[in-house]
Amino acid sequence: MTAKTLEAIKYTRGNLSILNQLVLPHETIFETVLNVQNGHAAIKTMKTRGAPAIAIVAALSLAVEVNARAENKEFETVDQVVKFLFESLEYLKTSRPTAVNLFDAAGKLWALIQSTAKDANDPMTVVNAYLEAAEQMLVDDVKDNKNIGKFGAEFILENAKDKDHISVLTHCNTGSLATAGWGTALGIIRDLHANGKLEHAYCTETRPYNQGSRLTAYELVYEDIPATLICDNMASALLKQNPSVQAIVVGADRVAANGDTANKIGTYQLAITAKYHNIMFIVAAPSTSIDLNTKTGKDIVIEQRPSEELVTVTGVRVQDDEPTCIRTAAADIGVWNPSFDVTPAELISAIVTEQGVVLKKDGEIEFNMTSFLN
Ligand SMILES: CSC[C@H]1O[C@H](OP(=O)(O)O)[C@H](O)[C@@H]1O
Repeated sequence: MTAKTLEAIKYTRGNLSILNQLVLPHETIFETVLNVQNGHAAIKTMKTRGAPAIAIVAALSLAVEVNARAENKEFETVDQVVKFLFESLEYLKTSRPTAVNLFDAAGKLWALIQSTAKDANDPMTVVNAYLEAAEQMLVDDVKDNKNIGKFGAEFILENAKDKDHISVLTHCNTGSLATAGWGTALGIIRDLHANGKLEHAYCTETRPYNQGSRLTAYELVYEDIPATLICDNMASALLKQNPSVQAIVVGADRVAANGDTANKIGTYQLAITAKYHNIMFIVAAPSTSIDLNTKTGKDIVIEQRPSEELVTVTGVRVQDDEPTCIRTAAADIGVWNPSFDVTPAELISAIVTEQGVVLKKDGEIEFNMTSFLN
């Protein structure tokens, strides 16, 4: 058990550990990642999760392994290290299918490997180029999130009907535990709070993994941000009863070229209730979450998670204060457990990235992410 932290990824060259988010907020346990096998397992079991964090942990798990193998003089030729890096990236891509950040990172890293190898005679040239690129992801992600926070807070302030009473509802976890730090949608909430503009944050429980009650609530309490936890099924009642909630801000796992967005299951129904209550519905995501090769949301693969994750909850029995897993459903009941759903661009007010805010043209129901990024 280590002291509480909001740092989900700890890395120095040759050393990587990840905060095991399956036992938060009950226990703070870091687990060492020695290789891509460990990295793949941490991502697939959701010990580490969050679209940007998945890409970063995947890249760094390969960094620690290729660094160790190079120190053991396992690579005699450039071809050998290129082959190892290619096969490792391909394996890491099989850990989870929906968040495009992992595939974006793997594609960029593979392009770098190929361009470096073209003129290299020493395998260490390729190893060092990979290490630097993977390590740069940690730095870039926090910088991107700070910009997302700034642009998103500005957009809400500009468009709020009551600028003196701005409360925001968020879903799932998009904070420091889902990224290298600060967060995307939660970064917008942090920015509003830091500038004294946030009246209150509301977070949904986000069944069945409970990213909201276990992770986002943990982050908000940790930083003394005024916040209230609600069940997923309370969102519409909250919007009807509390006019200070003027925006719903969520993250993204994959934004299609037309702006349709895959995000944690439950996001779509939040967008519907935001439309009905005429409040802003904002997607916050780095450009590494945007997939121009996916034309619309219909083409996004939605991960199906194990039924066990829906019919059990991990909690702490008050009497013995030990994390335990409790079954919450009748045995043998059928289970449908999609990890994400797709919100159509028509229901999204704005997509906030580190490069700025993307809006739909007047009268159009879709975004043009291609023109924004190119
Ligand atoms: C900035 S995190 C983006 C995204 O990832 C989360 O999914 P998961 O917890 O299953 O990895 C959630 O959909 C967040 O909105």
